Amino acid sequence: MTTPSPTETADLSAHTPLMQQYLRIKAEHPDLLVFFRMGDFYELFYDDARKANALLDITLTVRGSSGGEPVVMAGVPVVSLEGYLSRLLKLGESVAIAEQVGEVGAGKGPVERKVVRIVTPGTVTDAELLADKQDAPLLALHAGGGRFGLAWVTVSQGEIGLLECSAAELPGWLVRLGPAEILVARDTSAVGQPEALAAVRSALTPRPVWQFEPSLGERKLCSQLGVASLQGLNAQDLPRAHAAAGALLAYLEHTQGRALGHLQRLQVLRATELIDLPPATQRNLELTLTLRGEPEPTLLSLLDVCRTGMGSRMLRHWLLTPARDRRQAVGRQEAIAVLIEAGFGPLRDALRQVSDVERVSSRVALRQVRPRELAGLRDTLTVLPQLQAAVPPAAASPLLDALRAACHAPPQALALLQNALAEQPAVWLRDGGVIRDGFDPELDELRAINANCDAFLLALEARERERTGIPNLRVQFNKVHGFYIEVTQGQKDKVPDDYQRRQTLKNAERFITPELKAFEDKALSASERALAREKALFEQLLDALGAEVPALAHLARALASLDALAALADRAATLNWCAPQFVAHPCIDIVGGRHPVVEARLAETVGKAFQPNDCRLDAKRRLLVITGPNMGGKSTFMRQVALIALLASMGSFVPAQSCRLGPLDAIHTRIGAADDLANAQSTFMLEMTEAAAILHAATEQSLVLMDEIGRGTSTFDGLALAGAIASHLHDRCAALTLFATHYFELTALPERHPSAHNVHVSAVESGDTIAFLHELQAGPASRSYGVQVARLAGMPNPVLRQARAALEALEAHKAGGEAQVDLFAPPPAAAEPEPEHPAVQALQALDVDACSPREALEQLYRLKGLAR
Ligand SMILES: Nc1ncnc2c1ncn2[C@@H]1O[C@H](COP(=O)(O)OP(=O)(O)OP(=O)(O)O)[C@@H](O)[C@H]1O
Repeated sequence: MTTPSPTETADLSAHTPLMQQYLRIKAEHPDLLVFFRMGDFYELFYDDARKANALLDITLTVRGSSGGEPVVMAGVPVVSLEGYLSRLLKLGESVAIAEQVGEVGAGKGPVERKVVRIVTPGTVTDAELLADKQDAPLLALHAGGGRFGLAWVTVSQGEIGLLECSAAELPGWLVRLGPAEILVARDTSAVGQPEALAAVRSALTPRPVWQFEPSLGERKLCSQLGVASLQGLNAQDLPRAHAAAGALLAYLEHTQGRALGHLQRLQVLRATELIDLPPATQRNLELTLTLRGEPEPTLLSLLDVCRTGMGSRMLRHWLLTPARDRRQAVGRQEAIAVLIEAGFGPLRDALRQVSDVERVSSRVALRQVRPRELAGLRDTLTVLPQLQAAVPPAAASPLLDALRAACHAPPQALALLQNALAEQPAVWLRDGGVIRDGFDPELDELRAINANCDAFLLALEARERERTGIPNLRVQFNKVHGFYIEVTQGQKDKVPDDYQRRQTLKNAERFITPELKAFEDKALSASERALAREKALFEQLLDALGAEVPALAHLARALASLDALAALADRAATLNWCAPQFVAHPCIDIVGGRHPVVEARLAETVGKAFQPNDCRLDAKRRLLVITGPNMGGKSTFMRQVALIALLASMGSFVPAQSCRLGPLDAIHTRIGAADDLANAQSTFMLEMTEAAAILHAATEQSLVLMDEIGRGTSTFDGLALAGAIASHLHDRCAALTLFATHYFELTALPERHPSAHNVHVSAVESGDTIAFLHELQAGPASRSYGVQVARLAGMPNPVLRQARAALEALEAHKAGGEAQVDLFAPPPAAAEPEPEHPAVQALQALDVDACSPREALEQLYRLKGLAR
């Protein structure tokens, strides 16, 4: 049994002074792990120590006692702090770091300690603790009147986002924004959406209910953004989002210990302005994660050849927030076309030299920036003219023109950095050598003392030898006695009066002179004073740079956009993509479309070409019933259509020969899923829930993918439901629908639904095997080839024979025959003994003992060839 933590007991007087200090700090941060600095370690105590022991696998020790209880503690070395922090943040934990702020031994009792930094998953800004290519925003969520207000910020970015959405839209937004940490009112029942929150696996941080207050939030937002009203920002009518923003800003002040001046931009997202990408769509299309949850191969991993982290983050943002209005996409498309035509190589080369201006400038604002990062910023600003020259001038792309114009260094910032910062500053300020020589006379003088020490001493030695006439007089230094003049015993009568004895040795006498003493004082304190001076100058530099943060943030956005555009241009040119065309009526008309990720995988793994396919959907051809064998390419085809539509909508070129796309309000997908055990839903229940949501939401401007709906229940139930769902999509929603199915009965749909059409993926049968052509053809498939596919999968022969017999009986039964079908009849005897597979025959004939290693290897290759 564990003893109760003393933090739970109010009376501190029984504790040692050090533990009293700790317990007071811990009481102020009950929900955080408190890292308590003690010399070279951060110590954790009691429950925090136990938790750290479990999470970080660090040793738990018991040292002495306080308040009559043993003190349980665990520590991490100061030098390894970042590593431990990063692990804790990934686990969703937050940490308060209490440093020693007083002078050691200054007074009675323990040295003063204070929490100087709170690190939480959503507010972390350290370069080492952040994923390069992904933002981890902090999000606050507020529920009211059946709707939700969201406010979020990426502290390292400087922009506050606001949004209001319905309960149904909330899960999609949470997945899209991918917050690292979500603030909710301590009374979580007000949130009322635990499932949506569980799905994103972010750290949940309860905050006081009163901080979620719309008018308080609005006031806080106005003062943060320096405006009198939110009207001008088109953000006045979002009370729930204001409430969330209030809590968000209060939390930032609490964790950062200061108001964040660099958060000066507001981004209002409106669900109705963006193409809806529900979580199922984001998952099924493998946009940023594979179905297994890995970052590659996905659409984003294929697209993201950006040179900078800023570019990667921008690209992800474009992919997940495509606008319904096409102007943005057209602008990007024009820019990509110009970059391809004029050559994007020089721009991409220039971008190699660009550092993460976005994060560095935020860290300037937060005063957390390190000298080395500032040097990176300076070097980036210096190469901007080269980068500008690498952006092709083009009247054909106003976007590119604007970005080029934005890529100039804020002159003040560049001058400050060039003048003040050393060429290659140390990583840490505490190491010194950060400020450039010649920037500050006082610092130069202090440094000169250090540097000129040797010369001064040599000169002094020469002078004193001459003055005293002692030829072997030496000026020396040791740590205990400092500087001294050493004279051998035989010469000591010659020393002048101003020599004061410091030390007597057997053979020599050591002296000090007023001149040497003055020099000693100056030299010894010079290093310390130089460091202090550097710190002060660095602070001044940060003060001055603070004013440049908005200009730097503006520059960062331009650089990120250029990087993302150059990456898209590279993809389009390398992968042979085309510019899509936007039209006003709902339609998707793709000629020679390909699935970009499957195509890349095929090329990489088996060196096979992808079979391109067309897709034509419009008001008269709204629903395609897709049939064909398993493995025939139905799912690939459906997904490629959705990916092409999405790529076009974000402004990218697309993997097709040509593409015309009408307005799009959402991409819905219902594609097979595993049981959602975590939410206690069966496969079938989940299938129906997702399908129902689609039927409610889809409009004639939506693209809907339905893959094998109804397969999770009995044949008749499934067929009946699939038919009804297809009819509803066709008649009521009038959505552009791709409907893949193994129910042949559904191929009758077009008979009574004029805008429905049959297509199938082709395959050719030869004997008992099947070859997939992956080519989409008009009309229904003739049969399903399930048994052949099972053979390819290596199903035992008796099972295949039994299945084939049952299949033939079933088909005869359906065709009107009376024969009773016995699914479990023993497999009919093989007509003639089944010949063994050639690979098996070869294996049986092989005399392993007679093979040399080399022959064995050759046999292995032969067997592999036979097994193909
Ligand atoms: N157009 C194509 N060109 C080349 N290969 C393709 C093509 N389409 C699909 N494939 C290959 O075939 C495999 C199977 O495709 P897919 O999963 O789309 O089949 P399916 O018809 O949906 O099968 P099932 O009915 O079993 O779900 C893919 O993994 C891919 O390797």
